[in-house]
Formats: sequence, C-alpha cells, structure tokens
Amino acid sequence: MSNKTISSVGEFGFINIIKKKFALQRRNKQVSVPIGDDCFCFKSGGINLCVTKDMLVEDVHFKKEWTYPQELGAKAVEVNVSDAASMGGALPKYIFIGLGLPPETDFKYVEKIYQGIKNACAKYKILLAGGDSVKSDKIIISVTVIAVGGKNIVQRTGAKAGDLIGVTNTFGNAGAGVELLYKYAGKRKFNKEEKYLIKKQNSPQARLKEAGKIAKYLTSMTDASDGLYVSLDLIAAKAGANIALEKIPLSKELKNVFKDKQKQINLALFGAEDFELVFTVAKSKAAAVKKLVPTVSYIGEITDSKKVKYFYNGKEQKIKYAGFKHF
Ligand SMILES: Nc1ncnc2c1ncn2[C@@H]1O[C@H](COP(=O)(O)OP(=O)(O)OP(=O)(O)O)[C@@H](O)[C@H]1O
Ligand SMILES: Cc1ncc(C[n+]2csc(CCOP(=O)(O)O)c2C)c(N)n1
Ligand SMILES: [Mg+2]
Repeated sequence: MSNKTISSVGEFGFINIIKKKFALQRRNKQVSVPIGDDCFCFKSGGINLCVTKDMLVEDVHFKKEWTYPQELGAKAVEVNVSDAASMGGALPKYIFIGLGLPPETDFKYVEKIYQGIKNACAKYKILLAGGDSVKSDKIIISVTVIAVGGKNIVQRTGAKAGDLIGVTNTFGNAGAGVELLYKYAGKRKFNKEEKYLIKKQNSPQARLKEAGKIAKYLTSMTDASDGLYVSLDLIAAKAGANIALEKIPLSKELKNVFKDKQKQINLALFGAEDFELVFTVAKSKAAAVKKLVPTVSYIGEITDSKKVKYFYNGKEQKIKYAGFKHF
C-alpha cells in the first residue's frame, strides 16, 4: 500500500491508472470505443450501443440554495446526454438514476428532482430503466445513460493536421454564472444579464441535434464539461493545435458583465460546464458544417507540433491550466 492521496494522483492520473490495470480486459472484439472517451461503445446485433455515467454532487456541482430541484434533475440528464451527443449524436434511450440522499431531505424536494428528470427524459424520449437509492451525507445524483450510436461514431481521437477546430456555441457563460453565485448569491439581486449567465450554469442544454447533423463530416469530437482548455487538450494535444483566442465566441451577456478581456478569455477556457461540443473537421467540409449548424465558430487549426499553442491577434500567449480540479 502506498501512502499517496487521491489528490496527489489527480483525476486524470487516477483514470490512467485504472485504464492500465484493466488493459487486458479491454481486448474484446465487441468494443468499438474503449474506456477513455465520452462514452464506452460496444457492438450488439450490428448496432453500436454507447454508455456513459456522470454524477452531480451537492456542494461540488451545485448548492441547494442556488438551484431549483427541477433544474438539478434536468441537468443530471442533460450532462449525460451531452456525452452521448459528443459520440456523434448517439440517441439516448434508457436511463438509470443512482440517488444518495440525507435522510432528512424534504420529500417534496426529491419529487421535484424527479420532475426535472422526467421533463428532460420526455424531451429526448428516454425511458427510466432503474437506479438505486441510498442514504448519504450530501445529495448525489449518479446517472447512467444508454444510447444508440449513429452511422458515424465520432471519438475524441482522430484529428489530423490541417483540420479546423470548431465549437457549437459560446463559452464561459456557465463559469461566469457560478462565479456570480459564489460572489453575490443571498447578498444582492441579479440583473437580467447575470440571470442569463446563471441559467447557463443551472440549465445546460446538450447539443444532441447539432451533433447528429454534423457527425458524418467530423474527424473528432468531445463535449466541454471541464472547459474549453481541457477539451482542446483532449482532441488536439497528440497532434498539436494553434488556437486564435480572439475567435472564441463569447455571449454579449458575458462581455457586458465581465468587461475585462483577459477575464473573458479565462472564463471561456477554464469556466467549464458549458457543454458545448468541440470538434475537428477537414477544411473542405468546414463550410458544410457551418451551414448545418450556423452557431458554429472555427477557433483554430490542428498542427503537428504536439502542443496546443494559443495566440491573441497573432501574438503567442503562454497559458497555464487554471481550472477546476476535483482532486
Ligand atoms: N472511477 C472511474 N472508474 C472507471 N472509469 C472511470 C472512472 N472515472 C472516469 N472514468 C472513465 O474515464 C474516461 C474519462 O472520464 P471523464 O469523466 O473525464 O469523461 P466525461 O464524462 O466526458 O467528463 P465529465 O465527467 O467532465 O463530464 C471515461 O471513459 C470514463 O468512463
Ligand atoms: C457549488 C459549485 N461549485 C463549483 C462548481 C464548478 N464545477 C463543479 S464540477 C466542475 C467541472 C466539471 O465537473 P465534472 O468533471 O464532474 O463534470 C466545475 C467547473 C459548481 N458547478 N458548483
Ligand atoms: Mg464528456
């Protein structure tokens, strides 16, 4: 037994250790996308089934004072649908809900979480297939979604030098929202633009339709749950990339509430939880993708430098990781 803590190993270090420990088990012909992507996919009866799990934990992902229980239930579904979307628009079909609840939790509160889950399931035509319920110190919602992959399964790997890097919409809103909540919740009222940013934090929307429309053109994709910087590392780091920071799309609300340009960029790169898709596409297909999803912006290009380099109006900027860490 070592005396290392999980914090010293880190989230990604820990996942890599698990992957290695179970390496032999992964040599299986049915597996089309192994552990390490947004979903695990395996072939069954000629179709690809894609499975994913994401959790929401009280005081880590939300605070009861900041989020309506309906929003929480819906968000627990949306963040999982977002992982299905990032496989190229895999269609979510079945959901399992693991709930951890402090015994004194108001039953009405739990009913409202389930109303949110039900609303989001109805939106995507997902069937509740089961779950588990246990006592815990904090509220935990652990969701598993089973989705049916389309003709084109898009993985995190696959980007090639010369591909353009696209994003489905603006970045930084959800991070801005949670920052406003930490600073001002319970202290003062929020204005309309601040409320917009807070809504982006509490009610993210998976880009499932968008993913399905463009999947056939893409060489790689992931969803930006941990922020744009991490997503770019995931899809581009093995090849390399040049990113034009001034091209990252920002909402007018973000720009009005946070006037400092550097702050806007930090929120876009490290704010996280925007659940926009980050993808790569051959240059010749980039216009077709933009036509299908007009909110798409291209923010850079894949290179063969093995590094993600950041530029602002052509001038290289050194950027160090400054985002959320679980451990
Ligand atoms: N505790 C764990 N045991 C086994 N596999 C894990 C564990 N935690 C994560 N993984 C796997 O590691 C890979 C990366 O997980 P990660 O959580 O970064 O992906 P994600 O779900 O897209 O991100 P996020 O949790 O930010 O939404 C996935 O294949 C995931 O299933
Ligand atoms: C109360 C509260 N404090 C902090 C945050 C910010 N936050 C939580 S998890 C996460 C990264 C993605 O997590 P995961 O990898 O689990 O998807 C971020 C940026 C929040 N939403 N609520
Ligand atoms: Mg993901």
